[in-house]
Amino acid sequence: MPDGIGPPAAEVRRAGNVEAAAFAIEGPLLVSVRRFADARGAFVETYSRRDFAAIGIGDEFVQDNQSLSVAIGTVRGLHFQVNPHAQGKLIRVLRGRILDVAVDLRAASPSFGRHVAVELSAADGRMMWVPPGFAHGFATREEETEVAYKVTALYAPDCDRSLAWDDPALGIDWGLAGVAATLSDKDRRAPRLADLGPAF
Ligand SMILES: Cc1cn([C@H]2C[C@H](O)[C@@H](COP(=O)(O)OP(=O)(O)O[C@H]3O[C@@H](C)C(=O)[C@@H](O)[C@H]3O)O2)c(=O)[nH]c1=O
Repeated sequence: MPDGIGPPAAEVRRAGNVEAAAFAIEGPLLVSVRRFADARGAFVETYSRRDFAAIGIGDEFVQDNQSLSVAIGTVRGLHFQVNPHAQGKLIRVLRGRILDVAVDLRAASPSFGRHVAVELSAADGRMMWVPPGFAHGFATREEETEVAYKVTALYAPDCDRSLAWDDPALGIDWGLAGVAATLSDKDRRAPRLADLGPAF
């Protein structure tokens, strides 16, 4: 059950080897894929166009990304690309553990400014679908954490934006438990929501 803000929506969608749970905030999905374990180890289909389309992720992915974060408490985000290069993102953890966060920036949305937050780990194999219109970020909960994600639009530096991860107006509990966040210069300088202007 997704531990996002507000009660999780009851809806669970299933197709083939994929299962997706919706949040109280419309759009993001917490995705699980079937794991076939045997004496050698395990096998998973991490993406199937047919099954993901059936559970509501029909967007075409055009780029795969991967990042390594060395320190615990590395925060990457909150990031988004504005139109015409807005990105949907399908995020999973290859090694380690993260708190994954998506903030609703859709101006017309009843949940504008609210967020969902879910732990994803290599061990549980869960994925987060973050649709276009959301800012996305994560905090690492283990050293040497590797994150892989598929995106629906190519990297477009001119359209790339940051939102302050620690903006009090967002009220995100990153679960850092006293660990100082490790940030990029870009993320340290990111504007707050009130100074962002219309994004979507
Ligand atoms: C995101 C990205 C970065 N880069 C380059 C630019 C820069 O020199 C270097 C590091 O970029 P960043 O500091 O933006 O990397 P990072 O902080 O990991 O950015 C990522 O954060 C997570 C939370 C997301 O949601 C992603 O969409 C992306 O914004 O990599 C690309 O060439 N292509 C890309 O698609």
